[in-house]
Amino acid sequence: MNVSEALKLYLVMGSTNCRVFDPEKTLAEAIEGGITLFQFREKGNEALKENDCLYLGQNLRQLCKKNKIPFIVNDDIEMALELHADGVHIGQDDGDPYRTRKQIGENMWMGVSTHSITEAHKAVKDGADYIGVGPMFPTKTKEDAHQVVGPDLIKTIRRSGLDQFPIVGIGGITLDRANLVYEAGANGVAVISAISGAESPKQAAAEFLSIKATKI
Ligand SMILES: Cc1ncc(COP(=O)(O)OP(=O)(O)O)c(N)n1
Ligand SMILES: Cc1ncsc1CCOP(=O)(O)O
Ligand SMILES: [Mg+2]
Repeated sequence: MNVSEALKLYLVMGSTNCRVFDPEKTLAEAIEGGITLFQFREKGNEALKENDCLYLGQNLRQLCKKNKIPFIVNDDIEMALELHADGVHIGQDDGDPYRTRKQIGENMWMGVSTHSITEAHKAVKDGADYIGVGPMFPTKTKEDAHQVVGPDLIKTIRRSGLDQFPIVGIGGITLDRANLVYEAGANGVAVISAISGAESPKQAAAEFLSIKATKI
């Protein structure tokens, strides 16, 4: 699977986001529903620490491996290496992409968060394999989220020369709004609460996929 294909339905999640089931069951259900990429993002006041965090990461990594879903670690490059992750995701304040690339080598994917055309082009120049663009819509999941940029930023980034580069939209994406992100030109949607907080993560994931299939 190449990066663009993997971005189609990107579940981002940690223990603090799982409202109905535990993280292992939430991920297992979402995989059954058809997610194409997973990011382990253990954040928030109640986030697991040290060995507990690593233990959960190991379980989720194994689930992904068993089901051939690429596994990305958010922020923590050492943990990504320890878990033999397929990639890392870093934000604008998470360190230098060049240094990250040196640490992870050429075989792991590097995703970079961006909020403007300038950041998008810099991320590409710095060796990102994909960029996350957001927040697409208001979100309660990330307290320190950047101001909303909206799907229009994806359109503008596409028109600015990055017409083929792998892009995923993130932030406040629900079943009702996902279409706006696909239509703006994203390869996919990155979702936290709409899947990990759903009564049925499996059904939620399947519904996101059917939107992509029928409306683009
Ligand atoms: C796919 C994707 N896009 C953006 C983000 C946000 O990264 P960042 O701005 O570093 O914020 P945190 O997630 O670390 O709180 C992401 N994680 N994934
Ligand atoms: C991690 C992140 N980065 C930008 S918005 C966001 C939170 C997305 O969560 P949700 O899909 O629940 O709005
Ligand atoms: Mg980060």
